[in-house]
Amino acid sequence: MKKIGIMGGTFNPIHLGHLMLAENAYDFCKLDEVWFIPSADPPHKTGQPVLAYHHRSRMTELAIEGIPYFVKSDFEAQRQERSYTAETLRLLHEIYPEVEFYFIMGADSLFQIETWYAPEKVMAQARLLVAVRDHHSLEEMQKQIDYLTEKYHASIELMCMPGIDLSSNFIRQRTANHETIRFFVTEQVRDYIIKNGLYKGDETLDEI
Ligand SMILES: Nc1ncnc2c1ncn2[C@@H]1O[C@H](COP(=O)(O)OP(=O)(O)OP(=O)(O)O)[C@@H](O)[C@H]1O
Ligand SMILES: O=C(O)c1ccc[n+]([C@@H]2O[C@H](COP(=O)([O-])O)[C@@H](O)[C@H]2O)c1
Repeated sequence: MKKIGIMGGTFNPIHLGHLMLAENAYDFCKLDEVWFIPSADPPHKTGQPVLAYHHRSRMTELAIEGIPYFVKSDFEAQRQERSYTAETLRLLHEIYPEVEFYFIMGADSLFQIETWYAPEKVMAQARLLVAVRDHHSLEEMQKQIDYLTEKYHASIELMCMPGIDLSSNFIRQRTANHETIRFFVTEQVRDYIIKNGLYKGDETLDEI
């Protein structure tokens, strides 16, 4: 059975934290591929203006260029409605019945997952691969994993990797303040942000 990792995110923009997380998951679970699926209409960013999808999608493509097992997918952009993960996974299973899916996430998502649409369906349809993030301790994370495993019969693995204190918000703030973002995003993504004048407050935004 093929093992595919799903790296979902708003990717506004994609940064090295996302790439290290995906690479770690690929190696940790011996995945065949990792599919990067930018959220077309991110469920939890309601009310926040998010950079237009085509920019986020293109930066994702640029960030993973040349890595044969990383694939960018516009799967969620092909639907009109909000990008709910339970629905994405249902459709993926329908199209790829022979594939085992692993949903990759940081600790913040692990603690929020019960606020997602149909979390029981998310956890029934994919194994979760989780990395440390922010202030969450390993003990706290293990407790949450045990709780979700028991409640939803979920399969959740805590990956061993260093915490990477990076966020898209940090990149956006630095760009707006004319501070360097070199080495926080790939050179191609940095060039794209500069050439397109992104994150200066006047670019096209998708009102979510
Ligand atoms: N530095 C990081 N370490 C571990 N996981 C991360 C990191 N950055 C993002 N992730 C995970 O990647 C997924 C997508 O994140 P997202 O695209 O929202 O990035 P973000 O940096 O959290 O964005 P923002 O700062 O705009 O909230 C989430 O599951 C998130 O937990
Ligand atoms: O399905 C949901 O209700 C849901 C709510 C919040 C986040 N998600 C998914 O989790 C992934 C990370 O989301 P975010 O908001 O941290 O960029 C991305 O694939 C989202 O579609 C999904």
